[in-house]
Amino acid sequence: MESPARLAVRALRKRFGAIEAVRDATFDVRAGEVVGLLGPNGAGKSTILECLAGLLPADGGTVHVDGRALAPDARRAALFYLPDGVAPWPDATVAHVLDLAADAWGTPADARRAWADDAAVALDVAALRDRRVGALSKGQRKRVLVALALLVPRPLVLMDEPFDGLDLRQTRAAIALFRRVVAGGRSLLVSIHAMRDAERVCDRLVLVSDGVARAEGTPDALRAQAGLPGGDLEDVFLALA
Ligand SMILES: Nc1ncnc2c1ncn2[C@@H]1O[C@H](COP(=O)(O)OP(=O)(O)OP(=O)(O)O)[C@@H](O)[C@H]1O
Repeated sequence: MESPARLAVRALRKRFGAIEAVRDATFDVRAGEVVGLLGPNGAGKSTILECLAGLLPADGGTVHVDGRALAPDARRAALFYLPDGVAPWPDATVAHVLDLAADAWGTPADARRAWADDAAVALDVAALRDRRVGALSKGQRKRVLVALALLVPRPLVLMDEPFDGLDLRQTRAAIALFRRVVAGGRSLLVSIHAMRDAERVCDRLVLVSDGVARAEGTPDALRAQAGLPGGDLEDVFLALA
């Protein structure tokens, strides 16, 4: 029998007053894959992630992790969510914040060493260790927070725009790192607006528009679905979403 998806989202809905931010989000994230939520501004990507993380109460739908229905307040134990645009503990140094996170979330010593040898190097955080979080540039802060998200020992990590603010070289290094992370069996669900980055890092994409997950699949499967084999992913998105 096939094992259950690491994350199974069914008919997720969320409304803010008159705005239906999420009308129907249905998709899976399997063990060992990067799944990208792709969509234009206001499509509902961040709202989906916040509902999944249990930070926002959804109005409907179900969320299963490894086959178990998980209430919002139980999600923290099962996954880690990195929002976009946050600057936690602005007066603390990067080193202090990373140590704090590893202690608070109980990262085992061997996982900490593996993280220091790989994620910390790929995201070049050593050079920032003594800097105050509040004084980092946007891209530096993003690198530190992505590193923090990967330091937390959760098999499922959700990140809102993890490459936003990273330059070309850093984006490439982060993409290669994400591929190594999922090769180790963890799963990543990330929102991304740059199609090129999405195609390079994701195993599968979920195309979101107007609060609806319109299509889900590998880039090539989505091309086939759109009748655009070999086509540009932007055209595929416009055809399907
Ligand atoms: N707290 C809120 N109160 C009211 N409306 C909200 C709130 N948060 C989001 N929305 C609305 O819900 C819709 C979806 O927003 P969301 O931030 O999820 O989109 P997004 O796909 O992440 O967009 P972007 O790519 O611009 O970050 C938008 O119309 C937005 O204005």
